[in-house]
Amino acid sequence: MAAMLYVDFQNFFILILLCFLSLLSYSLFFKKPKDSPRFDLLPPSPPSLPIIGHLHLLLSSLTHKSLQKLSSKYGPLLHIRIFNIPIILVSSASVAYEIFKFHDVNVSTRALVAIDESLVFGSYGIINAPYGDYWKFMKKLIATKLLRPDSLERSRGVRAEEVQRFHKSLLEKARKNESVEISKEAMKLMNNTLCRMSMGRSFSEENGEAEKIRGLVGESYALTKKMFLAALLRKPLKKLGIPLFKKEIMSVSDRLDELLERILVERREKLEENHEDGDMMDVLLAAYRDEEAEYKITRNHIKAFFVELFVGATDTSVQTTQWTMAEIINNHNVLEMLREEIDSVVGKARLIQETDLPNLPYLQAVVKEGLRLHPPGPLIVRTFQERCEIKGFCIPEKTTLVINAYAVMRDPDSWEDPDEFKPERFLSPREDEKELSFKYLPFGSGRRGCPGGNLSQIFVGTAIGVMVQCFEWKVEGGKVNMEESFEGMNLSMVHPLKCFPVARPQNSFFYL
Ligand code: HEM
Repeated sequence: MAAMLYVDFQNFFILILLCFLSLLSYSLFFKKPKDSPRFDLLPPSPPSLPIIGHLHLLLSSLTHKSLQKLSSKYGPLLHIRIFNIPIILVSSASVAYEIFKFHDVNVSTRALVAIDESLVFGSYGIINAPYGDYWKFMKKLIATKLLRPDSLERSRGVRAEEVQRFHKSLLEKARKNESVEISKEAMKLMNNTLCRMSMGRSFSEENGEAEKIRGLVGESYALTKKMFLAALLRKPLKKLGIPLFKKEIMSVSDRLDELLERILVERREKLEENHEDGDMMDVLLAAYRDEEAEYKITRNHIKAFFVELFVGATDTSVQTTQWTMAEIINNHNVLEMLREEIDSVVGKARLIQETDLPNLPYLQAVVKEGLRLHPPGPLIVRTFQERCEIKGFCIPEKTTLVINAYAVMRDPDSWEDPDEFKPERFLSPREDEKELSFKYLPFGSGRRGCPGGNLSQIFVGTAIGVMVQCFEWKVEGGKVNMEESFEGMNLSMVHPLKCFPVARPQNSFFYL
């Protein structure tokens, strides 16, 4: 009897499980939401797989390239789908122009939160904040307290010290005949600079704190695709009570929370000792305590801001430095011209400084061209808040928009020799700013475009400037392998650039 009951119970369990799975697949894959778009009014859709639609393209290792291939075959304005969720895919400058010129406010929200309470791209941060009061408050703080010309002038000393440290570290490697992994050295430079600029301290290399934060940021990158998928499927899965990847995302978030809580407490103690620096952390803490503040921020808002700064602002500059240096090494004529410009403007008696950059147009063009060919964020993701019409097609409200900036910046209709590294293209007077603004998208565009463009030009320009001014560079095999990897958040190199610096004799003695 007991055995029979057991078998019955087993069958019953299997039946319940089957019912649940059927319900799950029905609501995920087949049931059309009440507000389901009319697919005949959407832009054309290329052939897709049953049930999953175009999911395999988004999960492919080089998503930007798979999507670029798709649009070169089927057109620059497409609709693709993940299960029954539509996504609008844009791959040309002319469609991007129409969107940013006429629908900028409509697409000024990303709405891609995977887990609300996560400090990594959750709902406390600025990246996923809806276009509203909180976003406006934070954007104003960033623009005025971190990035305004007078704030940048005040923090110039910090950047100069970190650039010198970067130069000394490379010099040390050159003297010992050791190779340099460019992304590692650049990461120390960008991380320390940004931390000192925004929170008045850097993470210590000695007690392992710097390694810990780099590890956590790395873990966040590795979760990017999962977070994107979790955010896209959030609505249907929420109904079924399935929090996709929540455990993994919250594990990283909790460890970042612990680290930042320690820093906030440390800062409060310093404030009590009359610390008067006025960096971003002071400003945010003051807003947190201010009952009358324009927007009442919480401790989590402050932590999420710093997490997004580490995750969003450092690796982008690091990858740009690495890719641009790789292009310079592979294009000897560019290296020669760049060095000639730096030697003639800066001379050989001192290290290049960020104040030299406005007088180095070729260096600026080299960095721009590096970003055109290798945008760290090749896909710009937004959401259409309201129904609208683009190029005669009807786009329903709450539809996800993906602009393939990589494809736009290699579009042969917009760029001559689109796959060639030709910095001179940015020196031509024909390339006026207005024309460029919709076909050159490494920083996105519109009101949700990246506010850190100028700062990153300073970071990358001075790092590249130091490397070209002070060293010859040797790579094994003579050429850098330019294979791309897009497993994390940013476009990086499958084989990280590793090369040997040889100090140029006249530039080795700046500090003696
Ligand atoms: C080479 C370096 C960088 C690249 C390529 C880059 C790229 C981007 C891109 C593509 C976006 C999305 C834009 C869009 O949706 O249209 C973005 C957003 C953002 N970036 Fe950057 N970024 C860089 C450096 C920085 C730096 C140094 C900062 C620090 C201040 C920064 C802060 C931000 C912020 C706060 C956002 C969110 C803006 C918003 O949602 O309103 N970025 N960045």
